[in-house]
Amino acid sequence: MSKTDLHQTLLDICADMAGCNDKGAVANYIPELAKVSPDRFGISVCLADGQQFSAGDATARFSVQSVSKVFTLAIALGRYGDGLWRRVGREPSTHEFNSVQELELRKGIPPNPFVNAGALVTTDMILAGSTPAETLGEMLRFVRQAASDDDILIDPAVAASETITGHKNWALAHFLASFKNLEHPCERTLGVYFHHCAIEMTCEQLAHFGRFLAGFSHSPSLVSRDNVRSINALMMTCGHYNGSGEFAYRVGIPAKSGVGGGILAILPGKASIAVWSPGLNKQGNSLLGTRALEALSKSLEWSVFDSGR
Ligand SMILES: NC(=O)CC[C@H](N)C(=O)O
Repeated sequence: MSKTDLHQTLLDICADMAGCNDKGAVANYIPELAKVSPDRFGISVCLADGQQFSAGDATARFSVQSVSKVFTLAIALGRYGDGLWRRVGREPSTHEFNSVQELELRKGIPPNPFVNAGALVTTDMILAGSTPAETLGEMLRFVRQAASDDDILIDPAVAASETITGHKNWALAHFLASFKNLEHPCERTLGVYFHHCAIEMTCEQLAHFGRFLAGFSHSPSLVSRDNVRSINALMMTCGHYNGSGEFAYRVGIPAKSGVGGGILAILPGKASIAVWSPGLNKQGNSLLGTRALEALSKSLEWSVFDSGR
């Protein structure tokens, strides 16, 4: 398939998604996110040769939410290496992404860094020795460098909105503290977590960000090869919470979703893809984003499980 065909494929997918009646439900437990129209859809693909193709609302900013758990994991792995796994597991979860029950069953060790409790632990770890402002500054620097774009900011209204209504996250933080798996006061770790979830990016910026995970030679080298492999493995097995098996079956590409409706998908050596559609399925993953990635993966045989690759 030629590059112009790829662009046409993205345009076709965009048109197909616009025609879907069921666009999923926009997250409403964070009131600021409930304001976004479910009709928005954008997609952008970066290739190994440096070219980028986009369609739809690919330059509109959206709240990355749990896609930011990739940022915290990358920084925490770089700093702690295997020491990270003393406080968080690396197995798929069986409950919803903000389950208190699963944390209790696992005695305060979250199943993986991509469920909320796991990301609270990685956030708590990268907070060690710094102020919340310094930690968020480090995260933004990391994201901007990886995306080669300084125009990436936190939306304070989204962070404030979740601080007030994110009761399950408060419960998770207190649970972690009760199991002595949080080193900072709950409000300090949660403050950083709510703010990094509120980072806003466009599909074009997010696809650009993912280049180092796809191992492109032109991407900024910010993370070791071993850690890239670990992050991609976790994205494949845990990136869509208790919907990760279904996502692997349908799409077959390591990916991380967020309740803002964004998904970052990494096809090692080939493509870094970002898609955004704010309506979610029942596991809290973008309904049309998943459908679009399934269509793209099938038409280009981009699943890592495709025998023809
Ligand atoms: N799945 C998500 O994107 C969850 C992130 C959101 N900030 C929360 O903690 O609930």
